[in-house]
Amino acid sequence: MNEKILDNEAVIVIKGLKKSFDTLKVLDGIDFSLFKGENIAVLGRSGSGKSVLIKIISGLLKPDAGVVKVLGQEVDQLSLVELQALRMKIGFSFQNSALYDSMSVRGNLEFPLVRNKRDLSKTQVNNAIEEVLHEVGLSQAINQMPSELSGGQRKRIGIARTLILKPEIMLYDEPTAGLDPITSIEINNLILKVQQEYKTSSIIITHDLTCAKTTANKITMIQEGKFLTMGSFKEVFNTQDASLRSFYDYNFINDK
Ligand SMILES: Nc1ncnc2c1ncn2[C@@H]1O[C@H](COP(=O)(O)OP(=O)(O)OP(=O)(O)O)[C@@H](O)[C@H]1O
Repeated sequence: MNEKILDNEAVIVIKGLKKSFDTLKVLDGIDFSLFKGENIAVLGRSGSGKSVLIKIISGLLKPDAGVVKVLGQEVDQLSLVELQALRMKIGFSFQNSALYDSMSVRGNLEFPLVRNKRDLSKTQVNNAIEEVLHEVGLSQAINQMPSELSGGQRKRIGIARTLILKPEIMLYDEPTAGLDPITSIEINNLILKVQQEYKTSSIIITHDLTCAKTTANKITMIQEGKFLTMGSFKEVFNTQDASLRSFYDYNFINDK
């Protein structure tokens, strides 16, 4: 397959991406494509530039050099209005779930929908809320406040809040951080369900190799501003590279 055909199928294309802050080189030549329906897990030590990458993809930071195309549009060439329209197609799952603590679950789900899709009737809004709550397995939580939910439940509601806008791309920032193993497995399964049922393409930032192994079609690692490798879990960890080995060993996975 030639590169042009691949580019046509890609929802994110990044070429020669560089970003520094003063003398600190954070991204130093990142090249990759995220293809439709694919999940990529991005590993990397703290401070390696994972969040900067996500912020550049979503237009919150401007690259110093390189091309960043999302759904066919060059992000740093877009007007604010065009950028806002593009962001509607991207779902962000934040580490802290970013729920509004003063609003019930219903209010948290209603808010993005009513703000972004003003022509919906009350019935359509209610149906959309009920549908996403069903998808994330929390129909019964509709009238609860975020403070009454567990960390895993908050994470699910955070994901439901992005799904309600039917995103094409999902960006997950450490989706299992701070969760117990069983709840982490549930969140991993939800990420897979979202990929399959909503046909999303995702970037998953994680330190959790079980999460990467379960949810991602490909895995990469940022090191010294570059992607060290890109491949399936088996391909990536069949290595003697010390950084990758230390991630692997820390996570105590023995069934490579
Ligand atoms: N707006 C900014 N101004 C200056 N420096 C920044 C800015 N944003 C990020 N950095 C620096 O860029 C580097 C990469 O930060 P980034 O947040 O992307 O790391 P990360 O890989 O997401 O880390 P973690 O795993 O701890 O979340 C850090 O050294 C950080 O201090």
